[in-house]
Amino acid sequence: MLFLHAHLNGSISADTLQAIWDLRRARGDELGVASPASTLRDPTHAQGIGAWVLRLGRADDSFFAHFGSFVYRIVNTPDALATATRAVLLSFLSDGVAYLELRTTPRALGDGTSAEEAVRVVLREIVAWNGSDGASMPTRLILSVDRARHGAEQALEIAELALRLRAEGLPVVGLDLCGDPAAACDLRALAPAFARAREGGLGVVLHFAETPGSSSAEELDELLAWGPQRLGHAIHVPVPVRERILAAGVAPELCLSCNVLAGMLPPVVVDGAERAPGIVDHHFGWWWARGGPLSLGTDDVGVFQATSTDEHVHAATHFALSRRDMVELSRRAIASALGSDDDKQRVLGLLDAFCRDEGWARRTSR
Ligand SMILES: CNc1ncnc2c1ncn2[C@@H]1O[C@H](COP(=O)(O)O)[C@@H](O)[C@H]1O
Repeated sequence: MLFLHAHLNGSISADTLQAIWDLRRARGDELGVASPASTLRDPTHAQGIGAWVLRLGRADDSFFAHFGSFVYRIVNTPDALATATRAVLLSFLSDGVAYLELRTTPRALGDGTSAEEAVRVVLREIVAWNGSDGASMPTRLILSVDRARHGAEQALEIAELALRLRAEGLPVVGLDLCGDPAAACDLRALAPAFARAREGGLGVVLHFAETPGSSSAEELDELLAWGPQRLGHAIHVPVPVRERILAAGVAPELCLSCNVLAGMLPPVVVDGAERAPGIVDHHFGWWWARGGPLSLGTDDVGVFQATSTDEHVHAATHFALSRRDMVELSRRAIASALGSDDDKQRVLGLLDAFCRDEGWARRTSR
């Protein structure tokens, strides 16, 4: 399996948040949030991990607030960020991931650490990882621009930072657009940052059509004009726009559990009656059947608690994918990776070896 859509701070498990909280409290740090163990296991708590109805994009949205009011308060020192990064890498490796593209939003930390230095903390962990345990899960980093928090100038600074870090030989491979799609945002003002990233040779990945409110024809046209390699979620996309995406070879990054748990999918109407959508109703089925590039992601495994293995099992069971199909899914995912040709060849080699072990012909098809 490989993995292309995972937000660092959304991928931290409750246990890791608790361990960091314990350590910081033992040092006397005031975090301003109650213990994760008590908070996140409380089913009435509306924020994040353990809250099963996260109504993203609705009036009672509690999803995006969870990061600012909870995770960022705990993971707010260089040590905490380094510990969280190591734990996230280890959990993806334990889950059987063979290549990871992690993404994170540059953010200054509570102790005065600048956003750039915080990104360097994450990169130090990734570089150390790639040089040791990570040999079996090479990891690359994408920097995120948050549409709710960043304006034109900050977005450009993030693009420049990504280019500078890559020029130093650090494993930065792309620029992402993420954040609350319901927040007021002048998307056009962010376009120069993505143009700069693209001209500089970075990949461009964009959260796309996550909610009906962020899926106007103008917004979809604007974002497609930025020349993305991949589109996160791509939920409320009319079929003609899907066809354009396919024709351009742009890959959707699909997150099954997240979309169902956060109530992001459109309602399903059967015999005139509406019912809540399940995984079987996910648009994964459409993209899978069309044969283009696509990938499965967990989005925020710390919040939604569905691992990469879970997501692949969901795809197999709800869309009747065979073992050979699962190999094809990984081949179609690696086609849209932002890493080097060597990264891609390595994963293709692993898939070929798997096929040989299964006694299948070298290149599988459905
Ligand atoms: C439906 N899923 C999603 N849609 C859009 N943005 C999301 C997201 N899940 C996470 N983020 C973005 O990632 C940040 C946390 O990780 P980092 O601090 O960057 O590592 C969140 O603040 C949010 O802006």
